[in-house]
Amino acid sequence: MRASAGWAGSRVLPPPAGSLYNTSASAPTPAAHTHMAAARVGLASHASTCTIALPRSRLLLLRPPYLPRHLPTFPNYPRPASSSAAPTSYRPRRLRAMSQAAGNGNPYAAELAAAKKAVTLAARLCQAVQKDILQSGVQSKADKSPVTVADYGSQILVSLVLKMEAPASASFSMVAEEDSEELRKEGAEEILENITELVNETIVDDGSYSIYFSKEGILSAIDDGKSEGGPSGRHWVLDPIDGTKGFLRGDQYAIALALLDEGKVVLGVLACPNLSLGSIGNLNGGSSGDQVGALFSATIGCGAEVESLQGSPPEKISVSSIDNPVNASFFESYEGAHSMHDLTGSIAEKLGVQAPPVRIDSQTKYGALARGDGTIYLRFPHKGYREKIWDHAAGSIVVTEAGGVVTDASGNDLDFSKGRFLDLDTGIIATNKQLMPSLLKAVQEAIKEQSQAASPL
Ligand SMILES: Nc1ncnc2c1ncn2[C@@H]1O[C@H](COP(=O)(O)O)[C@@H](O)[C@H]1OP(=O)(O)O
Ligand SMILES: [Mg+2]
Repeated sequence: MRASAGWAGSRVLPPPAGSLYNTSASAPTPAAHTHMAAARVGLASHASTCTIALPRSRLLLLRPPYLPRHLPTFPNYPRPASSSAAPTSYRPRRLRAMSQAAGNGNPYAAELAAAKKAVTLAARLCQAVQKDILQSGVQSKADKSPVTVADYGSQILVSLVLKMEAPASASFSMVAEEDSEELRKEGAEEILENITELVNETIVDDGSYSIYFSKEGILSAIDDGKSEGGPSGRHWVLDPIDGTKGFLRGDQYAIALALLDEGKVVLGVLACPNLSLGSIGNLNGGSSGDQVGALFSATIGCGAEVESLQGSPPEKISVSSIDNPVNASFFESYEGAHSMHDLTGSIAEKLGVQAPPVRIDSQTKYGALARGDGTIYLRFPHKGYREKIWDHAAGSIVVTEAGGVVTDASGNDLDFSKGRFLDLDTGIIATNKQLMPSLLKAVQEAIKEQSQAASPL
């Protein structure tokens, strides 16, 4: 079911003159002060000869009147041009002050504020791209480059914000899905150009940061996500677009960001730009017509919250208290290739669940579960698939802090300390504490039956 792609906080663009990704238009030469400011901060200035693929309406956003407003007040950045070295001398005081005031004993208050800001900015970029994909009809073609642009763009923006907002002394490590290898190859010039433009446009439009990415800065920012994670130290964990299939269809997707501290997930945020702020429990994942754009967040020991992506006050959330499976409903992947629908159907039947599955893409399922839209989440990838930590880190803490339980098919907690992959038994399940024992029993019976059917001797 298609959710509305609208997002009241985003700017309204006129219909594009062509696709954002395959239309070539000559870029206006950036104003002299852009070059001056870029040079002053040590950034490579934007190449004046570049060809970018943006509709004219978007190009307008890069024109001179918009740039000086943000650039001149920050004198010398101490670090070099590449985005892998974000300036430390400039951090928006607003965000720091807000996070300190809202800290209330939350030891990760500053990180939480930064994480929310990061995924909100990334969501804005993703929404612009998704809107363009849907308007241009590109999603029906084999060309997946629009998703690529949004994927990389989202990762760059998250990396930028986290570095800007992190304490100056902290080292930066991020485990993220994308790296720059493909973009460095011959033939990828145009897509790199597009990413560079879109990222810079989003930053200018937001107005919080005076940084301008060169192409090398873009590549280097992407490679900030190459960390291996592990059991010690702090690592950000990012899926820049979780649920790319849903993103392309115009359905649900999420920007999922978590923080690992000594191998444990201590914080998670999930931006779900197409998720209704009202319950989707009875709508099979679609929008109820309510306002869309939800931002879930959780910090260890502090509970879970939801707010609108436009910035409404956060509200505490908790998982469903349904303890009779007859009244329960369950979430699973929209894509049959991502989770075995026959197995989940059999689990639900054994448990006594009456309602049909609610199938939606991405970690949005965790968010919806955490606020009680449904009672159970079942994920059983086909044999041989290895789960990555960025696909569950943020979602799982949102659910556990909302009072739920997330385990593998044997009832073990998920272990995020082993590097980029989760090392787990078969599948991932989540529900409330009351239902977990009977869910585990049903899961194990169904798995046993499935393997007996596969090898009857
Ligand atoms: N063959 C697969 N089996 C299970 N999950 C997959 C498979 N291929 C991709 N995924 C991942 O499943 C997640 C989406 O799950 P769901 O369908 O439940 O929303 C995404 O993170 C997606 O990866 P990616 O993020 O690279 O697209
Ligand atoms: Mg993913």
